[in-house]
Amino acid sequence: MAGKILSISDLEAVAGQTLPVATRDFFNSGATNQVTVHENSSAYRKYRILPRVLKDVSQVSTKISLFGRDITFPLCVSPAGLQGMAHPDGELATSRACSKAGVNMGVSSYANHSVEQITTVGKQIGPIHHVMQLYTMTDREKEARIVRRAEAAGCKAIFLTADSPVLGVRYNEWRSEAFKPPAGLAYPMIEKTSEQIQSQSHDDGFSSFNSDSHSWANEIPWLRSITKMEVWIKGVLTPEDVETAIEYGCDGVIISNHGGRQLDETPATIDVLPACAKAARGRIRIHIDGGIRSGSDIFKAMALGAECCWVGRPMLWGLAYNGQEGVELMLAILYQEFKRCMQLAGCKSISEISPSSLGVVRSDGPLARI
Ligand SMILES: Cc1cc2nc3c(=O)[nH]c(=O)nc-3n(C[C@H](O)[C@H](O)[C@H](O)COP(=O)(O)O)c2cc1C
Ligand SMILES: O=C(O)C(=O)c1ccccc1
Repeated sequence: MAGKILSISDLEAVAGQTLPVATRDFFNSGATNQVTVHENSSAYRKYRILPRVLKDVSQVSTKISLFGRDITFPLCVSPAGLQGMAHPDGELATSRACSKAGVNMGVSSYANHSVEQITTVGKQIGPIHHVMQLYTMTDREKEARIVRRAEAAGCKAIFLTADSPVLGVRYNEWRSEAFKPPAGLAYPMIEKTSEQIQSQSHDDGFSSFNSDSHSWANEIPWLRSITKMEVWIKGVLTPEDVETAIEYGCDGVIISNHGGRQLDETPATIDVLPACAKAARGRIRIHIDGGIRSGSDIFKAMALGAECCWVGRPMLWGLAYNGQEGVELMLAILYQEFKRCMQLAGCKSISEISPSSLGVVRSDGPLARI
């Protein structure tokens, strides 16, 4: 076993030693030339934190309110499919860990456990809210069943993934033998058996029942007509689409490029966040995911206009390392980094984190203010 696991990159390294190489690569890869997957993280490096000093930070509050309940700090766990590949307990372990840490969780349509089980085990530990991720499927009835089950299980919102009419160009998955999930996993939300999923590559399986003919007009009014849950759009990268989400009456958007796994050479999410937040003008909730790996990344996203951050791969690394405890460790690392970042920056509450807390490094001169 490696030395102490203190940071998210320590956790990534240990997970990389634990997982089979094909699984590790499936989790960690981006699309095509791997530009966006890397830039999602590296783009945070050009921002610098401008601390205000000699402030009493003995009573810092890291809490925000989401779906009517306070969460411990502005971080939740993104919906990611196939968590059973990281650990046999998969999404159940993630749900328990999120509940223990006091944060919310997204449930993927490709979860290896049912939304009923995932929400139940989380709520057994403490209060937690879940949201249900949805793809537009060719079989509308099947899609509606997912929505109804999620609502009955107490989910607060649908996260409609809008960046995936087809899967990205994933050379890493296609290169040797086309990537297939391992045998023996269940897919209770999409109602597929392990054998059915096994019989096709990830790419063919995805395109066989995800619809590439989706549209705002087809999806949003239909979703509204079948559920009272909030409707959020996951995968928005432009102010234009923020505006469209507002026009369609959506409750929130996740500024996301799917962790760089869909269209490569889209911008890092942190780089489009300010324009998207500006376009929103408080009329719709703005959350962000992609490349967030430290407490200072969370701080920067809050300063640039996000209400909350979400992480995908760090949860998978935690699961791979040690199931529920590994995800708890991941959340504890980010929590303590974020809290200390707030204290050292002189911010006593989330509302004190603002654009004036940051500067941008310029190649040819002094730090620029935001
Ligand atoms: C292995 C894996 C599976 C994923 N599965 C889904 C999914 O089923 N639905 C979805 O909307 N996003 C999915 N995502 C994207 C995540 O929700 C999230 O947008 C992304 O992981 C955030 O970037 P990060 O991993 O850099 O934190 C997946 C990501 C990974 C790495
Ligand atoms: O691989 C992905 O990014 C993804 O979204 C997904 C979709 C279906 C099953 C597993 C992962």
